[in-house]
Amino acid sequence: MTYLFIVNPVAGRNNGKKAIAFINQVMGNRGLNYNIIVTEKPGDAKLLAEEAALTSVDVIVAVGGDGTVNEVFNGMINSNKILGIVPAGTGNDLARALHLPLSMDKAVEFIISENYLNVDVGKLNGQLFLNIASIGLDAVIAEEANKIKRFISSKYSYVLALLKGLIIFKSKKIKIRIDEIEIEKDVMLVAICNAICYGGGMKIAPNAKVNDGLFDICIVNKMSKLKLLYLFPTIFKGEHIKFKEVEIFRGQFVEIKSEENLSINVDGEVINHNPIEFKIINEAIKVIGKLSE
Ligand SMILES: Nc1ncnc2c1ncn2[C@@H]1O[C@H](COP(=O)(O)OP(=O)(O)OP(=O)(O)O)[C@@H](O)[C@H]1O
Repeated sequence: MTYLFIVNPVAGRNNGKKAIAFINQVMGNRGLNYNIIVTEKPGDAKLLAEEAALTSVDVIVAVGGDGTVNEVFNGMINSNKILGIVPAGTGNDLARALHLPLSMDKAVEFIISENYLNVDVGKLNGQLFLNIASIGLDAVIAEEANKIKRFISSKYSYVLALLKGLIIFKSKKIKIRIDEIEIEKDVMLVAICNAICYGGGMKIAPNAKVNDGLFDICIVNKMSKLKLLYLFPTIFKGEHIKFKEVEIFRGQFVEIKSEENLSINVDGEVINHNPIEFKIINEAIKVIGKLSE
């Protein structure tokens, strides 16, 4: 097996560069065939993964947070390479969903453990994503979190972003089709989930499975902001699904339309589309990870 580590040195407020010593220690001590490349700017990780996909390397490892994983994944998706993750970011939600060790040294060791999963991939109007796409309050929070986490690391940046998002957000009227069912809703948020969590461990779809060929769709219907504030902390344990305003659906295809502007948070990046179509592609990529602890 040959490995390429693509390191984002600034992920997790410069946590990424600390991974290099762990990689050299674990891989070097075992005499394994590996290489490390450090990114210099946003976009590099995608280009490096694209180039690596054309070589004989077997495993391409994203060392960083969810943004880095997203770039590496998009660069290599059309190849038969294996994706590895060493979580060095702020949220590390994919690493959590794949039950990877969150400490970097253990995560590097896990890379060579040969635990592989065939993982589904989501498609949003042609754009591919591995974790979660969401509209509504989430998109506002993601935008705010991207600003705040330049100054504050850890999940508290998302909590602060939520508080600000709550103040400025209004519910959205949408039409949503899930496979054959079409419904009209007034929503706080809709999350289209391949994996279970986002925002640094918020289990928005606690029963989602990354290889079942289905999205878990979490709809939080309109509620008072006070109640939403009460619901919010329960998401960390996935207990929000007990609230009557929260509905979970499963499906392979989702379409969302609205007369209002629709910002979408796709694995931390905020984009605009309306209408939005989501499709799941079953077991489209091989990823190092486990289905449970
Ligand atoms: N060398 C670099 N200098 C500056 N920015 C970079 C560099 N390499 C990558 N980036 C950008 O850094 C951004 C943040 O990276 P990433 O998302 O991996 O970490 P994070 O934001 O700390 O973690 P998370 O997404 O898990 O919360 C990404 O948008 C990526 O494009």
